[in-house]
Amino acid sequence: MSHLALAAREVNFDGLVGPTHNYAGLSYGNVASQASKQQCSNPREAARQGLAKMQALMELGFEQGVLAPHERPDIASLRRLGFAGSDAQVLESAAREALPLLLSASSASAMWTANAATVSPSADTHDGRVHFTPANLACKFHRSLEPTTTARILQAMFRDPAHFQHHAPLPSVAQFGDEGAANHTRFSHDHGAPGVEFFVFGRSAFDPRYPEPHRYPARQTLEASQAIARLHGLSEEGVVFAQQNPAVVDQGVFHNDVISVGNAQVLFHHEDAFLDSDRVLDELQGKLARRGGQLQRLCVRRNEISVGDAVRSYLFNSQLLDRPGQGALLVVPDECRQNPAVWDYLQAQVNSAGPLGEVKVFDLKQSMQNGGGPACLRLRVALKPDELAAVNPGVRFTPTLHTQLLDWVDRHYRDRLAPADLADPQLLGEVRTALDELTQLLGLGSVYPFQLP
Ligand SMILES: NCCC[C@H](NC(=O)CCC(=O)O)C(=O)O
Repeated sequence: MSHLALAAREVNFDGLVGPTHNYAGLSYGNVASQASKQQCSNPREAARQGLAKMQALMELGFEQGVLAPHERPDIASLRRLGFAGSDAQVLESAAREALPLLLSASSASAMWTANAATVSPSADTHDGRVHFTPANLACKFHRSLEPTTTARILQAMFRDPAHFQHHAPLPSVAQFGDEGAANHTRFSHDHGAPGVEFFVFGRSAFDPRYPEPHRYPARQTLEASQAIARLHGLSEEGVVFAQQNPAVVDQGVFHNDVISVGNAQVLFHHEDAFLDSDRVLDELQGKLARRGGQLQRLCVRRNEISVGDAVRSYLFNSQLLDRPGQGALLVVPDECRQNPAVWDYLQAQVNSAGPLGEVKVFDLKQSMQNGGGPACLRLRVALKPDELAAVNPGVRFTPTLHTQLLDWVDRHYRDRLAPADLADPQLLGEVRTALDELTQLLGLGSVYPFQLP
């Protein structure tokens, strides 16, 4: 067997955009979501844009998987809030009496799988298994509806208890607000070797000495990040906690992955990303060095690119993909090409001796208008060969699955959706028919409320 076949790989599991993708303006603190409120969306195009990215990375030789969307509108949640009768009556009364609740129950936000869970590879954990904790997403009602189904889907993808350990989401309260991998980055010199997990939090819920943003909410708490490190059995030497700079949260950086991205031994970040930056990055560098790695920092100065331009272009919400023997590949949204400061910076980087070898641009406008770029759309799972072999083969992206999913999208998705359409009982029927077929395509079994007894 070649060395490559034996090596651990980082697999990107991309969220397949769901059939109700729409612009409801649900995320206060996420400037794109707010700005797109009530625009008409195109769910078919959104799903196709996501599939095009998956296909391109697969063709470049990266291991790629798919995470299924959720059942929306979420009728069960509306029933919990007191809407009753047939499903059609639930939709009709919610639309009439409480439209914001119907909009929340209809979001396709599970597409941003960087928020699905925090994942620790087996080399880092106390029992040598890959650990998963679905994010509770407790900060926003529409996102708090995701963890139960996410947990079921992850268990259907990573079934073998010899390799995979699934934890329950943290208590669903803002004090343990957890947004998953969007605030978690793992560094190591080899995906199969012990690494350092870098947890970035926005505030502390129990210790008033930590500062907080003034304008927008900080979604991730220190206590949530610490709980995950404990649950996953990470060692002190393999963990660094860093606070996000509250000033950038107030400028629209609602997750750390809007201002920094890291992979393998490279950390690409804005100089304003972290509080007490020198100290935490020294700690990261030291811990990585003790694990045989060498941190390479690519720090963008505010006079090169402002925080505002970083948020508008989503430069740091890029995918940083390591390629043995070559510079890293950076996958960026088209908005980066449209921003002169950002594009000039990237051109200079690829023409230098720095860590970025190449930049690839993708049109992800449908997702970007809700504040979700390339990095938001994927959950990374570093897997050793025997662990990869234990993944449900149905969710591994192949040319055949790509063709099947394109056909599936074209048959089931609308190409126009206005918020008012979400009350249409026909849409709910379309979604359920599509998802029932999808669970068969992906070999997931029954994971959705409408499929369960
Ligand atoms: N990681 C990217 C997450 C984007 C997501 N946007 C949303 O939920 C917007 C939905 C809307 O406004 O319709 C969020 O803010 O959590």
